[in-house]
Amino acid sequence: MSTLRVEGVTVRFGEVTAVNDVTLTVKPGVTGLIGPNGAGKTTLFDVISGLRRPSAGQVLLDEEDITSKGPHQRSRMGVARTFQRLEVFGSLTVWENVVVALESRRRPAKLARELLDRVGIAEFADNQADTVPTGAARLLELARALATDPVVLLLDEPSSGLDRAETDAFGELLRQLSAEGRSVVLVEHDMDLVMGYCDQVHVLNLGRLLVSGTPDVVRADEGVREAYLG
Ligand SMILES: Nc1ncnc2c1ncn2[C@@H]1O[C@H](COP(=O)(O)OP(=O)(O)OP(=O)(O)O)[C@@H](O)[C@H]1O
Repeated sequence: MSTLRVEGVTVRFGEVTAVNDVTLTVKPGVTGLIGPNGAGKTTLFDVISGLRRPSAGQVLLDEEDITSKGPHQRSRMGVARTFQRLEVFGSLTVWENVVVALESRRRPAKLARELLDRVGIAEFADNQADTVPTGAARLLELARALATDPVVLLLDEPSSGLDRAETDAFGELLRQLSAEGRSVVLVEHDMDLVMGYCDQVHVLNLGRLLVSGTPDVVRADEGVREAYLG
């Protein structure tokens, strides 16, 4: 089981401080990273996955400082990520997309079918990826991330495009993934998903960490209500 820690992370874009001295620990389980628009969630994901160097602070994976490692190195260490904007290969089939991800890790192509079953999109296996519904394309991103057998899984808005029943099935899948010892972190606007399935929630507002705690603690927090109401 892996523990990810962000320590004193600050990201500045000129005059804008997108992430302001954030320290938090992601333990095994399902973790929600929430906050109003512009709170710094995606920027913090960029820092954790290695796409952006912080202006200050560190990222630690199991006590190892990985701040200077690039995205590919982190991915090889087991940090996988999906994006808000879809990143699948549109001209390949759904099945081929997963095979490419498996082969990049020298894992057998025969696992692709199993992964598609697992995320619930086996019916689209032979369809060209850019023709499937958005919800299925997001699940394909998840299957591609799982193909790398990650220890930390960062999911950016994974439930958009899913209906209520699909979102609940997705929540159950998140629980299974965490039961396997993976740390799952989601940036998510669907509060039913966050409050229903996360073990721990971190709330960002204007780049700062407002509160960390269980869904009940976060729900009851006055500062969180104010941040969301305006
Ligand atoms: N590349 C960039 N250059 C300049 N400013 C940026 C850049 N990326 C983000 N920002 C700013 O940093 C702040 C945090 O943005 P970020 O996208 O991380 O927030 P977010 O919480 O993910 O928002 P949303 O929920 O809308 O996706 C915002 O004020 C945004 O305008």
